[in-house]
Amino acid sequence: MKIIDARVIVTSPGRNFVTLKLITESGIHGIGDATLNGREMAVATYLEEHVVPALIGRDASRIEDTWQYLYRGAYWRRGPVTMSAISAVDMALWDIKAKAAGMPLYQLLGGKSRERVMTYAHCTGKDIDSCLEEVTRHVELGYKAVRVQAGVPGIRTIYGVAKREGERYEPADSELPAEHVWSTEKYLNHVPQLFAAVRERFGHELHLLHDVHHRLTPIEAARLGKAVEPYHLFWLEDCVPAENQESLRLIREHTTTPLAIGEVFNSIHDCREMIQNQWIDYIRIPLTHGGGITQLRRIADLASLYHVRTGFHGPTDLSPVCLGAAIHFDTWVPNFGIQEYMPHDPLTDSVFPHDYRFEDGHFLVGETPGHGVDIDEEAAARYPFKRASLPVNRLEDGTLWHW
Ligand SMILES: O=C(O)C(=O)C[C@H](O)[C@H](O)CO
Ligand SMILES: [Mg+2]
Repeated sequence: MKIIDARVIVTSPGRNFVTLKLITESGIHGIGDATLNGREMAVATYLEEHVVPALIGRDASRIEDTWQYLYRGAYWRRGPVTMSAISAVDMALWDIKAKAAGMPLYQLLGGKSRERVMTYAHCTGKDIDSCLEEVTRHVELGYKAVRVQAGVPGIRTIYGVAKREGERYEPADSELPAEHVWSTEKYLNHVPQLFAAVRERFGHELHLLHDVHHRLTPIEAARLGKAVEPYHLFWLEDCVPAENQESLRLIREHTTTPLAIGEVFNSIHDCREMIQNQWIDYIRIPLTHGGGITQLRRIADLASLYHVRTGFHGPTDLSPVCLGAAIHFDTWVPNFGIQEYMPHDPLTDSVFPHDYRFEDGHFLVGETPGHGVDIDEEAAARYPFKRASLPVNRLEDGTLWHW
């Protein structure tokens, strides 16, 4: 089944997305998400200039060979731009193969390991009280797991919290990077109080998660992990930047708080050491940045040997195509942990019709052949790209820090 056409669709319904559509001679098409927040046009250009021309005429059924062709054949391997492009091709090819087989993608992967997929919501607030209100709201919506992020006294703008109450949170909120100021000390002194308040109000059933967003040193992360042990979090995420995978060992040696990491990784080599040494508990590399289904299956299989579970990244800056394919993967993967869920803007959903359903804190996978998501190209054309950048972070003394 030859690929006869390929389109890179850049659209901005609510925010920027990059989608790859592959069309085969049989008329079956498949789509993949190639969105890299703040670097969308880098991926779109990589696809248009260096990938799509080489795909035309290739056999769409040869998913593994195409993956190797784009990975090994690129010479310049890995990195978020290259791997987002490969991921989109891979997602589209699996979509095509499942459609050609007349089955939903989870069947092609090996069938259901569970009836539904547990998700976690984002509960954020400018202070602890408004955060507790958000937790109440999401518990009423049926969530069994919530990520809790609150403003910190003395820090003007912080990751995860919308600038204005009730607004949707979007980190890429300006054409050029906004500059935020960060204080580790103020943050470390405040977070344990947040979780004490949540446990006090909601008891110990509810799964609680927290995203440190790469900002601590290993020993600071160890301090935080120990400080929140009484509140037994489901996970503490991205405690440290992880180019040095051994940082996780130091944290692990000090705390029983489960550790999650990986949303900025794009290769099995970014996490092999930390998985094999059991320094982490959840791996978060999403299908869109980690090489698609083909590489994430390898990562999940490696993780399963070391008691590590999946916890896919699922922000609004990964498209419904990624979320749809992820729900199929989550339905199949034996070492499933949890699926992040930030509901997309209704405008986004209007461009990406899908068959997955949210119910009582869980996703239910659809039965449509393929990954169950499509793109309405006519609607997509109505939303032109608008450059948007992620912020940068500085310490109070001006040192450029991790955002
Ligand atoms: O959803 C999360 O856990 C994030 O850390 C969100 C990221 O800041 C976001 O995807 C960056 O574009
Ligand atoms: Mg995160």
